[in-house]
Amino acid sequence: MGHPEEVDIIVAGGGPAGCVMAGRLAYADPNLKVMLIEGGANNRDDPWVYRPGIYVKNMQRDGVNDKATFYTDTMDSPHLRGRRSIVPCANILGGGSSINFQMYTRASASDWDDFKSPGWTAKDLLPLMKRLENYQKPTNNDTHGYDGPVAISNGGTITALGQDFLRACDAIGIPFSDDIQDLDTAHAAEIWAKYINRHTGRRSDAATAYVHSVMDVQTNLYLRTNARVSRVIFEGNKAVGVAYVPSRNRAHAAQVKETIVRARKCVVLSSGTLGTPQILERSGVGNAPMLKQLDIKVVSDLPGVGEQYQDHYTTLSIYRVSNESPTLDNFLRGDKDTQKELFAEWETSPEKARLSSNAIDAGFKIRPTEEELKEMGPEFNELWDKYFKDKPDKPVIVRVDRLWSLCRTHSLLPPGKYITMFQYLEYPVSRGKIHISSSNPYKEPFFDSGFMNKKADFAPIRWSYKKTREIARRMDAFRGELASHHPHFHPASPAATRDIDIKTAKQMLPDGFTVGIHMGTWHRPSEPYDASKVHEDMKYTEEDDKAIDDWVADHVETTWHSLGTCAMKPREEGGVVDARLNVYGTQNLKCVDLSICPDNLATNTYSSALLVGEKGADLLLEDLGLKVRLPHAPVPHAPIPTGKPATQLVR
Ligand SMILES: Cc1cc2nc3c(=O)[nH]c(=O)nc-3n(C[C@H](O)[C@H](O)[C@H](O)COP(=O)(O)OP(=O)(O)OC[C@H]3O[C@@H](n4cnc5c(N)ncnc54)[C@H](O)[C@@H]3O)c2cc1C
Repeated sequence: MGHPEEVDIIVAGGGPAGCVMAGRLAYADPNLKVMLIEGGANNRDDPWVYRPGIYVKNMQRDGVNDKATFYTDTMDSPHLRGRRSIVPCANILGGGSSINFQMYTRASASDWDDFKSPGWTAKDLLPLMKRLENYQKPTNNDTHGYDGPVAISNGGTITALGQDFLRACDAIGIPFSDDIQDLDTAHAAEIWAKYINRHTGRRSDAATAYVHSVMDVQTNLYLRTNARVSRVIFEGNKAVGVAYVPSRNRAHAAQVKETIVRARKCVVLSSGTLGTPQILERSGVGNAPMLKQLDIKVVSDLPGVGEQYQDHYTTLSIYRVSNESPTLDNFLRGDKDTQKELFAEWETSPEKARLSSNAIDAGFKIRPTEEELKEMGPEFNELWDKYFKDKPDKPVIVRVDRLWSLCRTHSLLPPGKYITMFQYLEYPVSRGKIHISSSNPYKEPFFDSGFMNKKADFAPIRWSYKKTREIARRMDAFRGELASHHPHFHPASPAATRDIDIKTAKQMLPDGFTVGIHMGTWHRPSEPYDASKVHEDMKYTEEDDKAIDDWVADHVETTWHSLGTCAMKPREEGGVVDARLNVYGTQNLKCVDLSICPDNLATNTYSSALLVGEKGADLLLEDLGLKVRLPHAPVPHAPIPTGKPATQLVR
């Protein structure tokens, strides 16, 4: 059966927020016709999506069924020492939730309060946070939910390295907690939960939870994939439909060939922080002078569209660990025996398999001490006084350890086992922007990530790098720093990185002729490491700090936590949507995804995207005189096991 040419609601973009919107609306009323249009492919039953441990493969740019779109800075950045940053965004049904690292984190309560929008305080949103969760860990607070469609657990395996990390955190004053996602804790470490169903071992992506579940039991949700929404169709300022094009322009002599679908009640844009502003601009909603230059008819003059782009900034530092450590390096390197073993394990008992984990076992949220603040310079201290001081629930840095090295590719790494310290800055003050360069939906936009364009962002990253080094050195498994993935300190500096010790190297390559050659500068041969003797922190000179800052400029990356380009704030302050997510100056048009965040959130952002979707669904259903139907449709592949009850059943 073909798709209808007219429906009630069109949702453009099938990321987490779009899936929640489409699924909740369609399930609320089987008479409501809802169409979800997604630029990427369908994720249903894709084994590269649902097996959690292989998510890095989905970031490969192989040209066939790419699951991400890669945005590269249009200009060299003077703040990154002439580099251009790259920000990959999801391009598949489920959006980021189909390819992300599956780390479960939630924003601090004050983050939502700081939106300063009626209906959006943490207190207002708490019932929705609970409604979306199927929390499968024990807990001692009342902020989690147990009957929702999105499963959260520790995954199949927690390794000894995670515990090693937590003990080392404690040694430098970061206490252990059993739940730092309680919306309040900002200085503690924990075993990090994951968007993985502990009963099936599968990833909890938003399409399976909200869309496939509804399509399995109802017929009023229409899904169109591999279709890119080019623009919203307006009659006057009222949105009455959308035009979309094939996601690749291989037909029609590369001309733009649009298909039009009409929407009787509302058009919802959920194409993500980098997708939604482009659709708005192509539709005539944005900065009027810029649109006129591109010959686009102006529907609503909103100069804020595409501005105030935000992310979290990460730097990855890689540490060697003992040969006995349970890392996944050989699996990722392509060692055939290891791959065979891990894939076989998944086939027989996915719920316990090593691949039913993201190999990210533990992490922390931290705030600096008074002493540490003194070393962080006037720019950051000014920000601290304004932004953090009176909000004790706001962490400055979140960090996790990963049981393998995450760099560009394993083929560039020496043999051995690694962990990656992956720390990210939660509230950068730097801002970027994205704008279309043409009305043609296939043309690359102008993109400026804005990374590090404010000096205040350097000090907290420098501080967090030092912290993670102190933790690594105190881990029993620690065997040195992979010098190529650390700042280039002067070789004579006491802070200079120290790579693998010769004893461990010999164990790793017993027949290697060159192990132990001492050439002075390539690496500093060292005695075997002994974490029990590490009691003092390293000292850094001004020159060392400069080396760290240069390294940050050279290597700081996206955390794929894009937000903020269609902010929910007053129109006269550059806002794009109001508190009901309606686009200013238009009718029947809402934006529902992370582009609406007026300020940053201290979290890996999947939970926030789901929450924005849940809130958007409530608002639109209210406009239509309807209500969310609970519980949501049964999630495919998420059976409640017979025998042992799931956490939600015992509560
Ligand atoms: C590699 C990666 C790792 C991440 N790791 C984590 C993690 O571990 N934990 C966590 O909490 N968060 C993580 N995130 C972030 C999280 O996944 C995102 O914040 C979240 O997916 C954002 O949801 P969204 O609905 O706003 O938009 P998106 O997820 O960006 O979805 C937008 C959707 O719209 C589609 N689209 C875009 N343009 C168009 C168009 N013109 N027409 C039709 N469709 C269009 C895209 O294909 C995409 O599917 C990660 C993200 C990525 C990419």
